[in-house]
Amino acid sequence: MTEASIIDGKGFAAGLRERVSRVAADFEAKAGRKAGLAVVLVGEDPASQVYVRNKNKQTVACGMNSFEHKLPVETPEADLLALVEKLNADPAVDGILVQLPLPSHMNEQKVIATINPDKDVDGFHVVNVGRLATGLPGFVPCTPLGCVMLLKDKLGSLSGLDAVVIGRSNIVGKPMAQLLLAESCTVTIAHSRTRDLPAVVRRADIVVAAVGRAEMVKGDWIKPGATVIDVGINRLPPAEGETKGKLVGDVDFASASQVAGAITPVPGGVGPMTIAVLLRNTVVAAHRNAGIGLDENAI
Ligand SMILES: Nc1nc2c(c(=O)[nH]1)N[C@@H](CN(C=O)c1ccc(C(=O)N[C@@H](CCC(=O)O)C(=O)O)cc1)CN2
Repeated sequence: MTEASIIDGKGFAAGLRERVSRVAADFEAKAGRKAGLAVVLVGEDPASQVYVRNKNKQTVACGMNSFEHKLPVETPEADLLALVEKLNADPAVDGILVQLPLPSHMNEQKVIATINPDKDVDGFHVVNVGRLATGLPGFVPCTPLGCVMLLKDKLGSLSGLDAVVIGRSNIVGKPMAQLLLAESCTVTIAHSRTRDLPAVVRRADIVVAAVGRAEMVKGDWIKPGATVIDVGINRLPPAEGETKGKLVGDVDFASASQVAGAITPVPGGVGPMTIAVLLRNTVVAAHRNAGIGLDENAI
């Protein structure tokens, strides 16, 4: 059995950031201002702090303005909504992102619904969900869009391929299925109630695992030669003598990579695409908001 080729998300994301930097410089020359991204973090979740720090650093590195807003965990929901309204009205802000998860006293749907859909670079607002479902231009959630970019880079056309998405979250599973459908795949969404999940996955030319369960998808679930996209980021308990556990995906990489044709690793696969696509969506938002034309598919 030949080993799967490794899909280098980290490398692809670096290339995407370079293209975004060029487009951001061109935007600045035409608009007389930099594109701007506002990121709001509520609380001190350690992983969220790292993601927000990286978003800030990469936004600035691409030649755009980053406006970071850090609120204490006990912030009333009304204060967060007021901040979002202020960012909606700020012409220097092209994109708004509220880092998830929010503290439990806040209603995520209500917060997302307050973001102006044309600044919703996360693509989570119901207007953008509807635009994606009906094929209208809008914003598409960053992680699934990153997965499709990797798939098209690897496979070219996805038309007619059988795709199984494991997981039905609003952030990954559902938009992922919509994007694959738009690429003319035959799409199955599998989830915790799916009967005989291994048999369903075995039919797929493309497997997207986004369940949040460490190493759940085994090699004998994979059709030989299939392309496997692992969205999971799970930290295993630390091994003896170590302080930090190993990071693994939702796919058992050791066994799946013996069967698949191509596979994303964790880390270094899908994860880095999330922020790179966010930067892409921000520079797209800036052009749309300023009424400056852009070939969005060329980024
Ligand atoms: N408002 C949002 N909140 C969250 C999103 C989102 O897209 N919008 N996604 C995730 C977290 N996330 C970005 O916010 C994110 C996750 C993972 C990575 C990444 O680069 N992962 C690396 C490993 C990182 C590590 O060592 O821990 C990888 O897989 O190689 C970037 C961004 C939830 N919240």
